Amino acid sequence: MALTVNKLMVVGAGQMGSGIAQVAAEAGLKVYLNDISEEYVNRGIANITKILSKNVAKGRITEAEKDEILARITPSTSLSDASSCDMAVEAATENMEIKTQIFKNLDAALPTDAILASNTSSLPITELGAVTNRPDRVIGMHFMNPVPVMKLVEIIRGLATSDEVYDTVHALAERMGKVGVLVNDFPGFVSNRILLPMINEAIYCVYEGVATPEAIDEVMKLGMNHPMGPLTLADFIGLDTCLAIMEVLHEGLGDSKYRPCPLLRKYVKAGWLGKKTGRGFYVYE
Ligand SMILES: CC(=O)CC(=O)SCCNC(=O)CCNC(=O)[C@H](O)C(C)(C)COP(=O)(O)OP(=O)(O)OC[C@H]1O[C@@H](n2cnc3c(N)ncnc32)[C@H](O)[C@@H]1OP(=O)(O)O
Ligand SMILES: NC(=O)C1=CN([C@@H]2O[C@H](COP(=O)(O)OP(=O)(O)OC[C@H]3O[C@@H](n4cnc5c(N)ncnc54)[C@H](OP(=O)(O)O)[C@@H]3O)[C@@H](O)[C@H]2O)C=CC1
Repeated sequence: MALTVNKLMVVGAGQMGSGIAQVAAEAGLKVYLNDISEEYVNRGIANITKILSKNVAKGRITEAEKDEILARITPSTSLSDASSCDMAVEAATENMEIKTQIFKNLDAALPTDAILASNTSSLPITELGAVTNRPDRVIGMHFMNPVPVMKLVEIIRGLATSDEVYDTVHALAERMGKVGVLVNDFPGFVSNRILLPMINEAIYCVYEGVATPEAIDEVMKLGMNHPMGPLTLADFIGLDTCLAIMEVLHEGLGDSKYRPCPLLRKYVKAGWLGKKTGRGFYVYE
């Protein structure tokens, strides 16, 4: 049976965390948006405000509704704020050490029956569950970018995830206007097991001089009707996140077909992380 979630903590106020906080607040939940520093939380809230203001300008919501949504979001820089929450969704950097530490801290802070979800793109939910004292209440809730626009939430059951937790997260996704799709806990799940090798192959095409980034993107947009070419999409996701996902696929599935392209590694080492740093395969103003 599904439980009702009223108060949610979102950990990580980057592009995904701020999107998740927005759709949760739009669905009527009270939300703590948490990050390491106040500056990052404020940046996340500024992004949400910008998108809501656009929705006001488009006549989709009123100024008063915008204010009500924003009033449901409370900034947080302390995980102890989770003590009053029914659930937390972790959306911090795609790194197992960082996520493991957050899961341990959230496990200590949340009420014992609260649900602990991760928005990870690829990392093992079962392993995250195992560092807590509540593996039955740990689950993957994988939103797509940009969160307010994309319909899918991939729901990943760990080995120990209970039916009650799955039902609750599925119902919560629906309440947020999304469609939940159940998948099992394998590296990259379904979405990124299929998407990221395509992006990596597009990067190999640049690396091997098959064509320019612009030409590769045009081929996939005009030839396959993709809304964004794979290199524009890689820049949009973040090249650090793309590399982290390829590493998980490579190590987790043990097949050389998942080896990350050396050019992807080089860009990440250079700090060219895509749109978020102003430079990736393209330059952003
Ligand atoms: C890595 C992972 O783990 C998993 C992932 O998420 S992989 C990434 C999955 N996402 C994708 O594949 C996205 C592919 N791209 C697209 O679907 C589209 O290009 C797009 C939706 C991002 C933009 O659409 P577009 O038609 O090219 O541009 P545009 O007309 O400006 O935007 C369409 C709508 O999206 C909204 N939008 C665009 N970017 C947005 C953002 N970052 N945040 C919120 N809303 C956004 C716009 O405001 C616009 O809304 P309205 O229709 O209500 O006016
Ligand atoms: N980008 C995408 O398209 C998608 C990403 N995801 C997943 O969502 C997660 C977040 O990705 P995304 O939002 O793109 O990344 P961003 O880099 O935009 O945001 C990550 C945020 O987490 C913060 N953070 C790092 N460590 C901690 C911590 N210990 N406590 C609290 N916050 C922390 C970062 O702060 P700082 O800047 O200081 O490091 C940053 O603000 C990743 O797991 C990613 O794989 C899932 C779907 C799509």
